[in-house]
Amino acid sequence: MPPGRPATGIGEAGLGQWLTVKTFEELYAELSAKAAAGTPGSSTVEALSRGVHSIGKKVVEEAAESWMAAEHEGPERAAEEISQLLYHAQVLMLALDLKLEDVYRHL
Ligand SMILES: N=c1c2ncn([C@@H]3O[C@H](COP(=O)(O)OP(=O)(O)OP(=O)(O)O)[C@@H](O)[C@H]3O)c2ncn1[C@@H]1O[C@H](COP(=O)(O)O)[C@@H](O)[C@H]1O
Repeated sequence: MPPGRPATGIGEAGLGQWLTVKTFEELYAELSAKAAAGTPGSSTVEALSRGVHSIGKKVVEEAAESWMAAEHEGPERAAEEISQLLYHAQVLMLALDLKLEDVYRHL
C-alpha cells in the first residue's frame, strides 16, 4: 500500500486504490505558501494576479456547476465541482488576506 492516508467518501470503493487526501487546512497552507513565494506556474498565483473580480466570478461559476452536478450528474460529479468551489473560495480568501480563523469564527 502506498504511503498516505486512505481516502474516504464517495467513490472510494470504485477507485479500487488508496489515494492521498488533502484537507481544507492543508490546502490553505499550500496555497498561502505559493502565494507568498509567487511560485511560477502556480494557477493560484496566476488567479491572484487577476484580482478579486476574476476570482469572484470563478467562485460563482463553480457554485453553479456544483448545483447543476448535484441536480443532474450525481454525487461523484458534485463532489468534484464542490472541491473546485472550495479551492476558489480559498483563493478569494487569500486575495483578501483572510486567514482560516477569520472565516471559522463565523461558523
Ligand atoms: N484544487 C485545486 C483546483 N481546483 C480548480 N483549480 C483551478 O481551476 C481551474 C478549473 O477551472 P476551469 O473553469 O478551467 O475548469 P472547468 O473547465 O470549469 O472544469 P469543470 O469545473 O467544468 O470541471 C483549473 O485549471 C485550476 O487552475 C485548482 N487549482 C489548484 N488546486 C489545488 O491547489 C494546489 C495548488 O495549485 P497550484 O497553485 O496550481 O500549484 C494543487 O495542488 C491542488 O490541490
